[in-house]
Amino acid sequence: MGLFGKKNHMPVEGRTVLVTGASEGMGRSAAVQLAAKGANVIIVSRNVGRLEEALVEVKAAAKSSQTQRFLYISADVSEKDFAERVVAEAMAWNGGAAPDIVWCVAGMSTPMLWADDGAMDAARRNMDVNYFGAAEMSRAILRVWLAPENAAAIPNAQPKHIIFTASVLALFAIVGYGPYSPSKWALRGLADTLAMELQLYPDHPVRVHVVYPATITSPGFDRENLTKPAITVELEKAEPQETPDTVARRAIDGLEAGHYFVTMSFLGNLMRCGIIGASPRNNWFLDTLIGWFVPIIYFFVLRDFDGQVRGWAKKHGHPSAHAKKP
Ligand SMILES: NC(=O)C1=CN([C@@H]2O[C@H](COP(=O)(O)OP(=O)(O)OC[C@H]3O[C@@H](n4cnc5c(N)ncnc54)[C@H](OP(=O)(O)O)[C@@H]3O)[C@@H](O)[C@H]2O)C=CC1
Ligand SMILES: CCCCCCCCCCCCCCCC(=O)[C@@H](N)CO
Repeated sequence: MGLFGKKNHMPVEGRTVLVTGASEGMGRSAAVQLAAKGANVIIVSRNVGRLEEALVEVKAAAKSSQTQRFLYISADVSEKDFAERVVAEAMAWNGGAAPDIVWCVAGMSTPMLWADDGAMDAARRNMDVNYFGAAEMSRAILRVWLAPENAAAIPNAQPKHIIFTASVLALFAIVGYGPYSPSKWALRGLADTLAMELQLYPDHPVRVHVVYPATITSPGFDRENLTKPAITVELEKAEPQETPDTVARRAIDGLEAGHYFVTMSFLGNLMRCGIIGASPRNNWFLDTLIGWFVPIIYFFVLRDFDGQVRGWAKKHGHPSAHAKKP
């Protein structure tokens, strides 16, 4: 902490960070940026070719190539019990020590209308990757971090961090994301549970966070656009698109600022305060105050959005006539 500087609540220099979904998109940008800040980085995804390419980029960004170490592990986060193996491999490589920070970024999206063919299969797949992928990872690492023998060696030790990646759609849901949004809302439910539960372990400091990006211009975004209903494309224009590098940078800024829910835009912040409920606040006074006013904004936003949806139906007729095929 400098004289006028803000405290960095998530220093990474010399620590080991594991990032899932880090071969492409925001996860890859985050891995690169964390390496540039001096972290040892482990990247996880399925495709070995892309992992190898990403690891070259991550290594090249290292702050000190002499001391920092990098590894990739291929794993499918939708597979039951995948995470125990990933954590074991990471620890074996790391001289028996667990990663200090785990960021679950791996995710996918298959937007479609709920009545479209295949929406239920898509919903199960989205839940397996987005929710269970992160849930299993968090549980595998927490079981190591929270074990009695792994109590912090010194008082006020740097906390560990478990980070989930949701979406602003977990704060405000729109037409066409039925298979996807619930998997991201579920992450919020788990994070709130853990935020309270982790206080059972005062000698094992761990912080939980949820990151809420809006549209990221990533390879995944190109894939999801193959099935995205046209009305969804229209409505989501309300939030500007950002590059993976920008989103990763803003997410890391929020984590360093010590935020629990990390929102990265003006509207994202309003949406967060609008749904804050009993979730921990980043700033108790401001978040609560803003949260009182958001319903007034939603009165107009919902009138506008619902109006656009009804207008669409009027102009284009029954959705089955223009549904995209996955
Ligand atoms: N793009 C967007 O507009 C938004 C995205 N998000 C969320 O942000 C995160 C990053 O998104 P984005 O940058 O678009 O990511 P991409 O879709 O571009 O990349 C996804 C990454 O996750 C990996 N991955 C996908 N499925 C699995 C799996 N089953 N097991 C292991 N790894 C997997 C991919 O590698 P591989 O294929 O090799 O496994 C890749 O590295 C995701 O959680 C996404 O849901 C949130 C808001 C907006
Ligand atoms: C009070 C606040 C006003 C609210 C204004 C509403 C703006 C809504 C815009 C929704 C943007 C959706 C981005 C989708 C990101 C995503 O997660 C997918 N691309 C992944 O599949």
